[in-house]
Amino acid sequence: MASEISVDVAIIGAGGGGYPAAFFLDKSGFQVLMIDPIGNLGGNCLAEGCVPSKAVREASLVRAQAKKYSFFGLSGSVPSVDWKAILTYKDNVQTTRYTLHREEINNSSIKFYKGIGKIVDERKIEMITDNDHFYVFFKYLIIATGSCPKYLSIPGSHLAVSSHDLFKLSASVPFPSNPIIIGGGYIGIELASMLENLGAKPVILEFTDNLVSGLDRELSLFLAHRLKTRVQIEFGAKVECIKKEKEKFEVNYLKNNQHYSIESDLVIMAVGRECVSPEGIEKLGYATAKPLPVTNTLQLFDFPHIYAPGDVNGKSMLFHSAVLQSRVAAHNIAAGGQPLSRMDWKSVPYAVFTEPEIAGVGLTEEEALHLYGHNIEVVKYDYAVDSRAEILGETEGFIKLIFDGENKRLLGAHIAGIEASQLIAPLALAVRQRLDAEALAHVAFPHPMISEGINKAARTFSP
Ligand SMILES: Cc1cc2nc3c(=O)[nH]c(=O)nc-3n(C[C@H](O)[C@H](O)[C@H](O)COP(=O)(O)OP(=O)(O)OC[C@H]3O[C@@H](n4cnc5c(N)ncnc54)[C@H](O)[C@@H]3O)c2cc1C
Ligand SMILES: NC(=O)c1ccc[n+]([C@@H]2O[C@H](COP(=O)([O-])OP(=O)(O)OC[C@H]3O[C@@H](n4cnc5c(N)ncnc54)[C@H](O)[C@@H]3O)[C@@H](O)[C@H]2O)c1
Repeated sequence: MASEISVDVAIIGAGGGGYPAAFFLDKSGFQVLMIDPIGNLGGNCLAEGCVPSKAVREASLVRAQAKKYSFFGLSGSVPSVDWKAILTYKDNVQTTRYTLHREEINNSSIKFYKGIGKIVDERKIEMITDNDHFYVFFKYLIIATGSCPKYLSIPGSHLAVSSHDLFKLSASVPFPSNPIIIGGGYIGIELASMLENLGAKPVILEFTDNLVSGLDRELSLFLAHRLKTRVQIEFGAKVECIKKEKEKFEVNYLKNNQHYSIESDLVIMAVGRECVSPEGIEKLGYATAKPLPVTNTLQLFDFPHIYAPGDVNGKSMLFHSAVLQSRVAAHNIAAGGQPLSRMDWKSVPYAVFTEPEIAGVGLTEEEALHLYGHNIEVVKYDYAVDSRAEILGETEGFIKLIFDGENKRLLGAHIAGIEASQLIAPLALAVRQRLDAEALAHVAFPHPMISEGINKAARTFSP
């Protein structure tokens, strides 16, 4: 008969949604048990997501710099690409991070298992490891099982690869010279940008007329305008099927009521991610592969002792968001299930790592107009007047700040252009802390860096 144990907190999934809560609660004196089939921390982000994709991107950025040699008064040739070596460098980054995470687990009192967790009922899970299975009773459960790539249900869908195939450890997908990327969201455009920098000629087939849904309209237009100079983008493209003949792929799509067919050496599926719930979730009345419905305290509506932070709730599929959600859940568990901490979803920033980058936080201009009428103030700082942008030869871009017209509190910030992903951090803090223009004006950000533009934009109201 399978053994049984009892813990204070059981955690299914050790990604960004799972492990921050595990460490917080462990340090707070709770008995914590965590299980994940990867057998280490980091989830999708480290296995096939943020970290490996940004490692490959970094290699692509170094190569792209060579295109600007003459601008800086340098000469030399553009480096040739050794794709296998780039993948080895990526693997090394992942392996080093796994080693560090292993030490963190070993230095804690968390009972960590490699395996999968299944829901038995609202007070019990089953744990299945390579050579054992047992039952765990818990006071609190955290379900942080994340998400996985979505595939279109069209003929030949299985012929496409996903970001997981490209970025997992020891990935062996050959370098594509003319990849077709289905989907112009985060993954599609980041991939297109990095592969183009490495010498490929990607084509993006996007169903809607926008790249990355939900952006401030100006950012969306900027992104499309800049990417189109390097990547072929087909908007309004409805992919109908994928075929393979010998080593060539053919993708058929419909656009403006006309059928098109294009060939490529690789098809990449990037049409979104699907929530992953543990087996047995239906016993709690939830459907599989659907977002788990949570409150702002990360509790399941029907089971307040069960928390579901991270991609699994589908609200904000970003690593730093998963980490914050995990901490919110942990704080509430530590408070005996009281709603001590809540997610402020709007103050979670996003960054898209294309060239150039875009990033944003808070309300878009369209949302602010909708909520505040015309009682908003929009201030823009243009990269064309910035010294660092000039030094870098990257003068196309802007920082856009949206303030409440009454009290000049920052409602939203949207950045298009180089270094946007770094610049958004202080603005996320400002949105979260409800800071006003005065606060952003009366702090000195370093010179000559683009962050000065934040000071300058805010000084419009505080000369
Ligand atoms: C290509 C790519 C690039 C990305 N880049 C970025 C980026 O630059 N910045 C950013 O913020 N976000 C990025 N993301 C998104 C980010 O990876 C996710 O938002 C984040 O990993 C979510 O964390 P999570 O813990 O909720 O889920 P996951 O990371 O998916 O972790 C869930 C864990 O649960 C485990 N699990 C699943 N089922 C079970 C079970 N039954 N029992 C036990 N364990 C289970 C899984 O093995 C996994 O380890 C990227 C994603 C992709 C795919
Ligand atoms: N920089 C980052 O933070 C980062 C990077 C990568 C991924 N992520 C996360 O991972 C998630 C998944 O990324 P993603 O790019 O797969 O999803 P996504 O939701 O960002 O984009 C999917 C795109 O595919 C399009 N699409 C859907 N069906 C289509 C069809 N039939 N034909 C053509 N296009 C179609 C959608 O219109 C959308 O633009 C993101 O939403 C994001 O949360 C974040």
